[in-house]
Amino acid sequence: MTAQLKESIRDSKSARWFVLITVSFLMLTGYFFTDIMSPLQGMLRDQMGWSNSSYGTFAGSYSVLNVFCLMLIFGGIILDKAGIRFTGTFFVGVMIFGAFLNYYAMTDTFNNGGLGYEFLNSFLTDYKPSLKMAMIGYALFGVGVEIAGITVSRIIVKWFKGKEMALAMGLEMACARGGMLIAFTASPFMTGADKVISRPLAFGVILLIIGLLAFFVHNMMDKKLDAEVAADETVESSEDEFKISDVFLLFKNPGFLLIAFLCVLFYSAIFPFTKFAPDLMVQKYGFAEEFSGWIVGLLPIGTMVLTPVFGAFMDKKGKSASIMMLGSLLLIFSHVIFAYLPSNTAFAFVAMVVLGFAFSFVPAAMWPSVPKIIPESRLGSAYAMIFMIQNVGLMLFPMLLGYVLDQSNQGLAEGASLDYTSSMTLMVGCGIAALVVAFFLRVVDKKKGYGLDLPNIQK
Ligand SMILES: C[C@H](NC(=O)[C@@H](N)CCCCN)C(=O)O
Repeated sequence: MTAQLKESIRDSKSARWFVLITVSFLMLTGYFFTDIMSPLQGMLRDQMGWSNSSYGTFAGSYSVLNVFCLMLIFGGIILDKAGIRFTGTFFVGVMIFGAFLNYYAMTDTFNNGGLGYEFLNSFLTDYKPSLKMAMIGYALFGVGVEIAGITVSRIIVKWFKGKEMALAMGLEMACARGGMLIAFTASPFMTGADKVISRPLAFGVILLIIGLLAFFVHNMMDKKLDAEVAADETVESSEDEFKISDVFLLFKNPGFLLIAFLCVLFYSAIFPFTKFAPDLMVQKYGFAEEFSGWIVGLLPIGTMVLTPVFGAFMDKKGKSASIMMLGSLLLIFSHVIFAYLPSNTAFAFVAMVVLGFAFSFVPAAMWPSVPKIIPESRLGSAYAMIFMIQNVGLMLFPMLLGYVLDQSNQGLAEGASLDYTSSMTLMVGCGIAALVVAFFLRVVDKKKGYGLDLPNIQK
């Protein structure tokens, strides 16, 4: 049963916004590392001998453990059973360990025969040991950062439910996008004049450790809140006993299924795209490698401003279901420009800005809609299931994009630019499917009365 806490630390504005700062910073560090390699695709091709398919396989490895080992389901269950502090701390640790292996894969130490090199060189010899080691690291990192993300969503609900929840989620996402922005813009420069790929990764690992320290600060606040709740006998527990069968109940809920489908389709046209976007800027629009990250950086810059603004709008005015449709429409518009319009700099700017609007509308509307569909006691598992379904797309689409890119550019003359039309057509397809699902979500919302179009703030 949902508890209405009175006069607790979460009723102190400064306390709950301070908690938000700590967890948002953690997510910034996680998103920074997620995209740290994205602007380095060209360097990975030249220095490490990674093909576009290899690069896509690396990018997709982020989700391999999440999908095949059902890590996000376990993460959600652990979160519901063991609580926020344990789950967050443990999986941030996993994230740091994975990031370290990813860094190690790029070092001379490893590539000159360091620990694990011979073993990784002894099978599947078409794939470089650096690729295999980076994939192991990135897969572990993916488990850690995704479960940390689920935990953070749960933390925000715990502190902000019935208050400025969409605004808080919007601000947290804005910080996370700040991490993406730093990755796109700074990562190529961090490699230095001698273009050492491992340098930005080392910085990323250090930043993650600082993120863990920020999470420890959150833990102290969380402990205080739990102590207050335990001491307040008038407050009913918000933690109904978790049952594994609850996970199956989620699949009987049409609202949940539609949100999960929208999530996988929409995000498959965003995160996998950002992995290739800096190279698209170089190949299609002729930008210099260092500058390409700045164009792609327009995407997180736009979302950093717009996500909290739209979040605040939906807190007060609602309209989330309609806004998810609008966001999906803008997604299609943007990818059509990238896929089919001529390689004009102005088009690249416009498409990126439009994508920024799409990438602000849908997340700002979608994540705060989940608690309207699912009871709080099942939220950890619900976010976990949504993230897991989303991870299928995050795994397959980078692989597909890289594969299609290699296939559609076979026999390319030396020095000629890669043609991204076929790869981007995949992204347009995702956008169209997302729009159809968003439409059905709105229909089901009207029928079932979830209240997705109603304001989030309870008067
Ligand atoms: C909140 C939401 N997060 C996710 O969708 C994560 N499952 C994916 C994180 C990928 C990190 N680059 C979001 O960022 O909108």
